[in-house]
Amino acid sequence: MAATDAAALKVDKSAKIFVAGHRGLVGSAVVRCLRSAGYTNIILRSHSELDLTIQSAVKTFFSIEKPQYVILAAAKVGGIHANATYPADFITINLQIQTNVIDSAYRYGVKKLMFLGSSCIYPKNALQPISESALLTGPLEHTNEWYAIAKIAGIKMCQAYRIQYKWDAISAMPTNLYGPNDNFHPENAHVLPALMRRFHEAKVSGAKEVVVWGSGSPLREFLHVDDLADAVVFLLENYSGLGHVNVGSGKEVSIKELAELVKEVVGFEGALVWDGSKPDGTPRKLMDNSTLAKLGWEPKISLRDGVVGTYEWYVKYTKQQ
Ligand SMILES: NC(=O)C1=CN([C@@H]2O[C@H](COP(=O)(O)OP(=O)(O)OC[C@H]3O[C@@H](n4cnc5c(N)ncnc54)[C@H](OP(=O)(O)O)[C@@H]3O)[C@@H](O)[C@H]2O)C=CC1
Ligand SMILES: C[C@H]1O[C@H](OP(=O)(O)OP(=O)(O)OC[C@H]2O[C@@H](n3cnc4c(=O)[nH]c(N)nc43)[C@H](O)[C@@H]2O)[C@@H](O)[C@@H](O)C1=O
Repeated sequence: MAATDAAALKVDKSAKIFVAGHRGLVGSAVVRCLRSAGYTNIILRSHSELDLTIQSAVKTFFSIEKPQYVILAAAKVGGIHANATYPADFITINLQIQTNVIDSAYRYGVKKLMFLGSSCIYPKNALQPISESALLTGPLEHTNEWYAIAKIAGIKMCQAYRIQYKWDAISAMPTNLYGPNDNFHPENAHVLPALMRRFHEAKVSGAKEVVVWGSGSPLREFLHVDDLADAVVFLLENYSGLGHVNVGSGKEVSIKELAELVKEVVGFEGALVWDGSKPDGTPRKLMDNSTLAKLGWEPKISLRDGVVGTYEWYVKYTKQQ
């Protein structure tokens, strides 16, 4: 099917859409976005209601509910420390979830599925900005290679089902995300929520300094999760193709610049202390987002505005103060 075949791609607003992982950062934003776009028949299951690593439970769910569309935002996710510390969990849980959901979605008549990967699928030293064609052209960053291998398997599984069964499975590769409902765990979270919490707690306790990991020199591209969710719905409605599609902001900052920004937004006035014993990870990870731009989508939320909004959300909704 051509990406421009608008009639074939049309998604009925009353179509039954299963958003897997709806309590997480991405899933919750996708549900907000679908609702505001007028979708009325969204089905949701929490982890405790449906463990997606259990094949029989997933099969039963799909056989009874028969959703027409699936957005797969359930996964084992974490920052550099979590990825490096729990490699068995990251490879096994992700392979289980995605294999169960993709296979059952196909077998029980889902019309279209969107799989979410991550920019860490690309080689550590990929040419920047990283185009979709860089996949499998070089060695991965070691701190997250197990997670990346699982995500690469997910992309390949979608492609294999497309080729063999002519089934509409597509994949989006988001860059580093942040926003409401993020994971603010001190060690296992990604850098932006981890620093937001650390600066906030230091401001509240009157601490003089805050420790930040690594050298501060790695470059990262950050995208607000509401922009990502908008792109997910856009791709659901406008794209059907074999290739995975990068989703980023196109703007990169160093971890040092990010730390300074979050510090300023939170209002912490003490010093930053860099812990060089912690890993830097990939030196640079800016994606080439021209495939999505050519389809007609672009991000709207600046990093500063996004950080301000996320901090307002953090102060209002979290109890770690
Ligand atoms: N956050 C980021 O920076 C990025 C995320 N992505 C991708 O986006 C997707 C979503 O990530 P994100 O929203 O950040 O992750 P979160 O950890 O915020 O959310 C993941 C969700 O999946 C659920 N889940 C985990 N395991 C299971 C399970 N066995 N059965 C059912 N549900 C389960 C979680 O429920 P519970 O919490 O109850 O376990 C949670 O609701 C992932 O595929 C990730 O790779 C891609 C690039 C960057
Ligand atoms: C989305 C992406 O997320 C992960 O890759 P990552 O981009 O390296 O993610 P990160 O957010 O954890 O770190 C970014 C940088 O920031 C530095 N850093 C400073 N201080 C803290 C800190 O306090 N916490 C964390 N986590 N990092 C910190 C840290 O040392 C590193 O240099 C992968 O899991 C990968 O699988 C993936 O997909």
